[in-house]
Amino acid sequence: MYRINIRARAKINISLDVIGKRQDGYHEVKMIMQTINLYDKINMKKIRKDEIKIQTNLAFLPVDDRNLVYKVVKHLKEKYSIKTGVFIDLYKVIPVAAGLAGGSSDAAATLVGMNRLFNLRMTMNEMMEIGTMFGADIPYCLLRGTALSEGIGEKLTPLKRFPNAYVVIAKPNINVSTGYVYSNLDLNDIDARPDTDEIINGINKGDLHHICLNMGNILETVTTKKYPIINEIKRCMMENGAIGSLMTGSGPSVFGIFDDKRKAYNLAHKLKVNNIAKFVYTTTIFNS
Ligand SMILES: C[C@@](CO)(OP(=O)(O)O)[C@H](O)COP(=O)(O)OP(=O)(O)OC[C@H]1O[C@@H](n2ccc(N)nc2=O)[C@H](O)[C@@H]1O
Ligand SMILES: Nc1ncnc2c1ncn2[C@@H]1O[C@H](COP(=O)(O)OP(=O)(O)O)[C@@H](O)[C@H]1O
Repeated sequence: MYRINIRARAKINISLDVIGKRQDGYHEVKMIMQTINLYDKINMKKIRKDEIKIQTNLAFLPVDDRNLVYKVVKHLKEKYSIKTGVFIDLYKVIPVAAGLAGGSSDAAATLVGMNRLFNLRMTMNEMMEIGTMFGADIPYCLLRGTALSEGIGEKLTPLKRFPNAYVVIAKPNINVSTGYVYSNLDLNDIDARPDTDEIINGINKGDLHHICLNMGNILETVTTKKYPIINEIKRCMMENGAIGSLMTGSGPSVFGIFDDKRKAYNLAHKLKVNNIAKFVYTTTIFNS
């Protein structure tokens, strides 16, 4: 039986700025996105019975129409009148609701997988359009690499490749939903914004220090007030050799950028043994 294996990679936000609020409640953003080598594994195959069957290693993750993978398969089965069933084994490594776009990346990988499995001949743009219906970050998860993301996340401009670096991801033991963070953002209460243009200059020059100096995420104004642990992790990262450290997306995960492998692993070990973060993972930048 023909099987498709896909890696659904996580992203980090090198910067996140909010320009304004739209009438439908969504926010206009300006963000620099970067894919990292932390990934879920998706294995797909056709099955005879006409059903959508998802199996996952995370007991608490729904496998019905609340799962983005299910939603994408259902949509495509209807759109292309596919009468064959689909079985998906979803092996989650990316922590859920962590600001790492795990669900969005699974959805993007499912679009790519269904395209191959059923030879649907969808173009990248078509897949991005469908992706936007299910989540603002899905178009970027299809594109991958280094990109400027605008609109609500669907306007993408690919950037030059990000300099190689080690990335430590640390998720504290708290849960914050994306909707909560955006709805509690007060655009009149922002005193520092990331310098997106300077970050792009840094990327163009391949200058990791210049990039890190200008990083920023204005959603931290919402989360750090409620959860001081986020700043604690950032401080720990910087005191242990990170060139820069920031909360990714709506959080609560924090990442640290390192140019030294030993420092990255030592810091990760420190976060683990001192029980500062629940999930700690050391990885690298992914350039497509
Ligand atoms: C914050 C970011 C940064 O990359 O990522 P995460 O923290 O989710 O990884 C994104 O903007 C999140 O994108 P994504 O998680 O796909 O958002 P969606 O599922 O479409 O929306 C969840 C909720 O967030 C709010 N939302 C999302 C995107 C946006 N540009 N403005 C918003 O106000 C809306 O209230 C929406 O109901
Ligand atoms: N395949 C999936 N993997 C993870 N979460 C999913 C998935 N499908 C739906 N979800 C739901 O989406 C929400 C956000 O998930 P996720 O993409 O991991 O986080 P974030 O938006 O912070 O990057 C969670 O509440 C989760 O229940």
